[in-house]
Amino acid sequence: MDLNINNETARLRAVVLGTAESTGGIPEVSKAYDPKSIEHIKAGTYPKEEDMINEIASVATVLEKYDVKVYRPKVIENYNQIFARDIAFVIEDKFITANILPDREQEIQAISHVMDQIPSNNIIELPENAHIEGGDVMPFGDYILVGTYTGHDYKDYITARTNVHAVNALREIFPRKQVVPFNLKKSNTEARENALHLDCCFQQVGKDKAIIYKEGFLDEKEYKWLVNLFGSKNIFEITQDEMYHMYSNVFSIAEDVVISERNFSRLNKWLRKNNITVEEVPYAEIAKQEGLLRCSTLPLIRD
Ligand SMILES: NC(=O)NCCC[C@H](N)C(=O)O
Repeated sequence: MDLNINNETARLRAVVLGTAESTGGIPEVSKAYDPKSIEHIKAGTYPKEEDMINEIASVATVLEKYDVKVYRPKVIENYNQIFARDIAFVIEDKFITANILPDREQEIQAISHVMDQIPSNNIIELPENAHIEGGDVMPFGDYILVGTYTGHDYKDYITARTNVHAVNALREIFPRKQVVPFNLKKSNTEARENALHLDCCFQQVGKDKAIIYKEGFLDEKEYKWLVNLFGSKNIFEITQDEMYHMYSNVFSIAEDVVISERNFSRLNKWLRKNNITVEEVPYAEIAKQEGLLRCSTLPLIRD
């Protein structure tokens, strides 16, 4: 397989789509690893497996409509495998396996059939101390944008998934790219105060546009750098509630086609106004686990 990923929006040809088969039911609060899941476990509103399976199936249908080759993880019994994005990521022709949260480390085994198709010299393992998840990594032309958390209390945050060692490791692997880190706001207990990954508060869409949540960034200068990169007229600013519902976590099939949640009315209107076709899907149940469409997809090939 000839991997090729340089941004978020070039025409998609092949992708891994997560699965909600056998997620293992409602976890104990102590076993959950994000505040939004905890909120729903406590409220008795944690999503049902059947509903999540149907939501993911609607994404598969859209991808097939656009002739995208869709790979699925093999099902590991009683294990959450919805968020394929985080377990590995592709930059150029390199497939980099993530040093993910230990609670999620079995997920990668389930895509060995995909990895078998990649030349082994293009599969890269990072040093053990380089924590990283694909939701924090966004190639954008000559840049690699990376969500991170550099506070001295990093180890206290189960919601901090990408560290400075990973930022440095990416700089070594891609010496010609500019690796730009963004310090993200973290909370283990309040989903509205938590930018779990960079894709939970920012994403490129279309040719030259981006969705962004200012308060997700700990350093205003870093937020402003991103706004300047795209130009303020090209930025769609989202509110705290919209961030919580995961507006920045839509998924592009092409510069002019985006898969979005059917209730994201303000965003979907803006996308359409900018000549982007919006493929609406139901994804509000999966959103309860603090991930959405970008999180459940791992792109392998774009044009
Ligand atoms: N890229 C993403 O933001 N992925 C979402 C992962 C959600 C999952 N509940 C987690 O905490 O790992």
